Order: sequence, then structure tokens, then C-alpha cells
Amino acid sequence: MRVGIIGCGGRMGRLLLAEVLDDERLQLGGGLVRKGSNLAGQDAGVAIGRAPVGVTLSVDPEIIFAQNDVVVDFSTPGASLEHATIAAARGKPLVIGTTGIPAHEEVAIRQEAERTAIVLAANTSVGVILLAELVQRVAAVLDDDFDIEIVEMHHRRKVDAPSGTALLLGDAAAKGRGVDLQTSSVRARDGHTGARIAGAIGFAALRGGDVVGDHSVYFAGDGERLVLSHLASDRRIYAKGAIRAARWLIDRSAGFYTMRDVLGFSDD
Ligand SMILES: NC(=O)C1=CN([C@@H]2O[C@H](COP(=O)(O)OP(=O)(O)OC[C@H]3O[C@@H](n4cnc5c(N)ncnc54)[C@H](OP(=O)(O)O)[C@@H]3O)[C@@H](O)[C@H]2O)C=CC1
Ligand SMILES: O=C(O)C1=N[C@H](C(=O)O)C[C@H](O)C1
Repeated sequence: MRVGIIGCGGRMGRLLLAEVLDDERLQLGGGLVRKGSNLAGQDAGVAIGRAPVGVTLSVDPEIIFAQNDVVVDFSTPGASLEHATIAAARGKPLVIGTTGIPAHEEVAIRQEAERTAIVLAANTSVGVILLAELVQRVAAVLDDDFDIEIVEMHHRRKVDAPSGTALLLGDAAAKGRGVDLQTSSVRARDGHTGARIAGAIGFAALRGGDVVGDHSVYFAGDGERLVLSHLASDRRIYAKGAIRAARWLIDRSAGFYTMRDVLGFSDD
């Protein structure tokens, strides 16, 4: 199975290259970097501090999709939509791990998934997907007397907030409670905000240091708090999960999928 990686100059892209190169069942079929990147034209192995592997990093996404059976994209929102369009035109499966994708772009990605198989996953770690299942269950059991607040912390270089995972957990909480996240969420608080709105799902984003990714969902009641957390200490969990999604996706027909589908969770 030939795997192409998009965003090879990034924190995740580098780990994804290593993951593919270290898996004897996989073949690295190409890697994409941003136009103007000083990694363009460099050997993919050398780019991650290893011996040459004979695969040159390209700036042409068409080549990446032509040369691979499945492509994994951890880059930036606009770029991921562009890649979904190319994937759809070529009928190539695509795993997108990019977060901060605006709603209208997600709609467009879902449309492209009518022509090819696409996994869109704000978090590819098994632990986080399990956390989301737990959050949905707890939210279904506890009533509005328990206020839901989602707190996340990431490294100082993260550019989007709240994290895609925080929004995914918010969605799980909203589903469990039977409410709409868009109309229930409070994304920031500052100044004289007034008392907390009953039934709101609140978000808080912390940024600092090298934190890989911490997420906690608080169910805060009178006299007790239930806190469900996932703390990531090694970014490789995301790379491993993304490659698991790519393996799973290769045999799928066109459609829009999530990590729940990859892990075989059903809706019953
Ligand atoms: N789903 C998950 O489990 C996870 C998701 N993420 C998400 O993945 C994304 C990437 O994260 P991270 O690796 O930390 O970020 P980085 O900023 O380190 O990497 C992003 C990379 O994408 C490159 N890039 C931008 N545009 C293009 C393009 N058109 N073609 C090819 N490459 C491009 C950038 O190039 P350049 O360096 O030249 O600017 C950069 O190297 C983020 O949205 C993040 O939130 C992160 C971790 C886990
Ligand atoms: O940018 C990151 O680092 C991460 N981004 C994803 C997100 O926004 O949820 C996943 C993980 O938390 C790491």
C-alpha cells in the first residue's frame, strides 16, 4: 500500500513520514510540502534526519495523489479542502487530520466525499475517541444541574482555538444532552459576562510550552464535579491513529467517515 503524506514539514508530517517508513507493510509513495518550503526537492528520509529513502518531497499535490493508494493530510484548513477536491477528482482515499477547518469548508469536504472515501478526524488517538463516547454517555445521564465546561491546553505554536478535539468533545456532550452545540456553546468569557447561562457548554483554551494536547470535560454540579480527561504526552499517538485510519480507508467506498467509523463504534 503506497501512502502519501501532506504537510511533511510540520510536527505531524514528520512523524507521519517516520511512521510510514518504519512500517514494513507500507511504502512511502510521496510527500508534499508547501510551495516555497526549503524542504522542496529534498529526500523525505533526509528531511527527518535519517538516511535517504529515494522519495523526493514535492510541492505538486497532483503528483502525490497520482502516485499513492491513500493520502494523509495534516496541514492547514484551505489546503486540506484543496486536497479533498483533488482526491475526489482522482477517486483516491484521503485522511484529513487538520483542525480549525471553518464550517463552510467542512461542508465542501463532505461534498467531495460523495466521490471518494474521506476520513475527517480532529483527533486520531483512540483514547480521545473513547473519551468522546464517555462524555456523550455521561451528558445523557446528568441533567442541566451539571454545567458542562471543556478545558484544553496545547503547545505555544498551536494556531486554532478551541482545539478541534475540544469541539468534538463539545459535540459529543451536546448529542448526549440532546441539544445543538452551535446554539448552546459559549466559546469565550471576558468582562462582566453575567451569571452562567443554564445549559451552556463552555470552552476555555490554554496555550503554552510544549504541551502535546490535554482535554478535560467538567460536569460541575452542586457539591460535586465529575471530570473526564485525556492527556497526550507523545504526538506519535496521532500519527499511529492516522495510519490506522488510512489502512482502514483503503477498502472503503466513497463516503464521509470519522474515527468512530475507523474504530468500529456503532450508533446503538
Ligand atoms: N487529528 C489529529 O489527531 C491531530 C491534528 N493536528 C492538526 O494537524 C494540523 C497540523 O499540525 P502540526 O503538524 O502541529 O502543524 P505544523 O504547523 O507543524 O505543520 C503544518 C504543515 O503543513 C504545511 N503546509 C501548509 N500548507 C500546505 C500545503 N498547501 N501543502 C503542503 N503542506 C502545507 C506547513 O508548511 P510550512 O512549514 O512550510 O508552513 C507545515 O509544515 C493542525 O491543524 C493541527 O491542529 C495536530 C495533531 C493531531
Ligand atoms: O495542534 C495540535 O497539536 C493538536 N491539534 C488537534 C486539535 O486541535 O484537537 C489534536 C490534538 O489535540 C493536537
